[in-house]
Amino acid sequence: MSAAPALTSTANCGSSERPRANSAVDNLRFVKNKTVSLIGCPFSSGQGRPGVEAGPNSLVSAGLLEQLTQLGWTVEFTGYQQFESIVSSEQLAKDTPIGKMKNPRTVSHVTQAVATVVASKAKEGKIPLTLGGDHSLGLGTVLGSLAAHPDLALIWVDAHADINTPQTTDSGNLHGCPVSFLCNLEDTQVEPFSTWLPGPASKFLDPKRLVYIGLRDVDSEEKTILRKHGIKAFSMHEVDRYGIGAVVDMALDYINDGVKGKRERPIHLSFDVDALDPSVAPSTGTPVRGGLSFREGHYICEALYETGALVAMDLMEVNPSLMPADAEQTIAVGCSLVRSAFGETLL
Ligand SMILES: NC(=[NH2+])NCCC[C@H](N)C(=O)O
Ligand SMILES: [Mn+2]
Ligand SMILES: [Mn+2]
Repeated sequence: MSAAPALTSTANCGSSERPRANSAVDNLRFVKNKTVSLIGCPFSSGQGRPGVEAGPNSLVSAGLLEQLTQLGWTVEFTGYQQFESIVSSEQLAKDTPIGKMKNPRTVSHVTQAVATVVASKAKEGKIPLTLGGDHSLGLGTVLGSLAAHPDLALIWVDAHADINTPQTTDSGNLHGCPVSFLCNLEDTQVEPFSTWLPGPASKFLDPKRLVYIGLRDVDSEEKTILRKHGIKAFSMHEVDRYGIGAVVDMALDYINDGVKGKRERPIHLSFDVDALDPSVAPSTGTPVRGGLSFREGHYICEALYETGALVAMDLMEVNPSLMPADAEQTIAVGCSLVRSAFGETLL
């Protein structure tokens, strides 16, 4: 099937005809010299389905670096070797569960390494763009951002809340748990993570600085945690009710002390591609129907860019080996979400 010509600029990741970049790029308040540091994490040990480790390479091969360059960014990319060396197959075989947690030592090592890289790039005034890999990596990316921007807010766009604790997780997959560790919730001070995670009260994420968008598959104990900590969440129900424009406005007001129109706090965007409806992004490990439309997903990215306060982005859970006939579509959507967050506009 060949795509209609009118669709190619969004459907074809490698197209050279790009809409122009938003001039708001010059307003990015926390970023120096329009430099993005691309961090590719070919990592899959936070969940059970092989293939998600190929996500970063698929996005890079589809031309993501060139696309960011065309938007006026200086792109820094040093390759994947820094994380590959950490995960050897012998090591993985020895990484027996601790309690319910699967591959705990591997996830702990890799997230710690990711946190270090993200922190150093962010402190240099660059925007770290982390490509996953599974969403357990979000523990590392957000802690890294917090090291550089202590008053950071986190916008977690996902079908899932990923806030299980080592006690509440059913699957034992750590990609369902990063947010509980990030917020230093009950039962997360466990080995091996406790050997390196920041001590109480220092540089964990305040649950009041967290907003979810797109939720629709939240485990019952996760619902209890969200309620107990008063965490702000816009599920698909709220997206349906208010529309994505109002939801993003409310999310941005909320993280800016509830002040309407205030857009000052630095923002880390962690985007799980499964937030999108499976008809839009089918190649992912835990698809859930009833998700964000193509435009709703892109709108979030465009609106966050417009704040001038975006300091980091993650794009996670692209798994090209699932629904392989549709992998190209998922990869193309991943690239275009990133472009929207880095200033691509429709006009
Ligand atoms: N990053 C993801 N895709 N997470 C899916 C998590 C699913 C489920 N809540 C679990 O804890 O296992
Ligand atoms: Mn998810
Ligand atoms: Mn997720």
